[in-house]
Amino acid sequence: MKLSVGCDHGGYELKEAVLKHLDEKGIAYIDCGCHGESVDYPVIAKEVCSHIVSGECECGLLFCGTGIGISMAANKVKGIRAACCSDYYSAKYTKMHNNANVLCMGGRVLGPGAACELVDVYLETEYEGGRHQRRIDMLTELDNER
Ligand SMILES: O=C(CO)[C@H](O)[C@H](O)[C@H](O)COP(=O)(O)O
Repeated sequence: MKLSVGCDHGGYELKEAVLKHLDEKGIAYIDCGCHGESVDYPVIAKEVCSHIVSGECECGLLFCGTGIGISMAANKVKGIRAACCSDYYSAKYTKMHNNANVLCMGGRVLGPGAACELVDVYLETEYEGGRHQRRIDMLTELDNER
């Protein structure tokens, strides 16, 4: 499994904490920045999502101040289902039911311990398929109508 990971300045410290956690777990990733400098979150979201759409990475992690702006940007990219989460249940079910391919978190919302737990449950949870696939197909149709 390989992840694509990125942040704006508001999510930089949390991204670094999560990257350390991924290193400890031996999980491969591409770090799309930023590296602490002020950047506009749509630029980073676009790059991370490009790795997922191309198939180079299985899924992505994005961080901004709230997790919201960068999730809005990611969801503008065709094929991306990004979920902004700050609780364990949502991080689990957005994989299980929505098959989210990007998890977004807020560096001004979450501490590193909570964020790493959300990442773990998101990565470890399997998509259930079944009735959920019908709904995801509808999301794809909405994507195609744009
Ligand atoms: O887009 C956001 C709000 O959902 C992010 O939190 C950004 O990181 C934030 O807007 C950046 O704000 P700043 O005042 O430029 O640091």
